[in-house]
Amino acid sequence: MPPKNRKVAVMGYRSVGKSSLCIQFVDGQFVDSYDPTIENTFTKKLKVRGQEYGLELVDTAGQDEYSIFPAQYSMDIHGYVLVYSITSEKSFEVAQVIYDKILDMMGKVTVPVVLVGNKNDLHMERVVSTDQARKVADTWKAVFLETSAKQHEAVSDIFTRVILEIEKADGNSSPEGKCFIS
Ligand SMILES: Nc1nc2c(ncn2[C@@H]2O[C@H](COP(=O)(O)OP(=O)(O)OP(=O)(O)O)[C@@H](O)[C@H]2O)c(=O)[nH]1
Repeated sequence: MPPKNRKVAVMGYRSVGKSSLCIQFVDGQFVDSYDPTIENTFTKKLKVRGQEYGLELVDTAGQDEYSIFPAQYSMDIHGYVLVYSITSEKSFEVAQVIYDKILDMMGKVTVPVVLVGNKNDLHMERVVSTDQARKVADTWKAVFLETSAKQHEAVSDIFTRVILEIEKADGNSSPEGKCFIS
């Protein structure tokens, strides 16, 4: 079975940890310093349910609610990882604004999305509850995960799940992920 190439955009408000999640996933490291991203591409091979994938991750510049959605992120992208920080209500709102823009740009009712609440290690600073975010993800029929790029918590799950969502959108699995045909 030849590898399948899939391209995923990682989007969200500034400083929520988009680059940190990509770097932790691809290189297995956490960088404490903050260097705003313009755009970066990472590639990684991974195996999901017996199928090899060549994953291309586009780590995008931080957006806010007024940003114009960059047209290049609506073409040629198979799935999206929308990241907010559990310590920032604003970043949670921006993730929802970006989601609406994606649907608008793609002209679709659903797209493969994983909603990620990052910085899960900062318990004392939490302002976005797990329930609140899960409800939003449920209305999108999207996967929801809380992660910590710092503590390497649930980071690889993001990318496995986005691949499974892409396969699901292509009609290659049941909603529960059973009877997967690759
Ligand atoms: N405590 C904690 N800090 C994190 C975590 N992930 C990222 N950070 C820190 O948050 C800051 C921003 O991280 P980045 O990965 O650069 O964020 P970004 O979303 O790529 O930022 P932009 O490029 O501006 O969009 C850095 O100082 C990181 O070290 C995390 O899981 N926990």
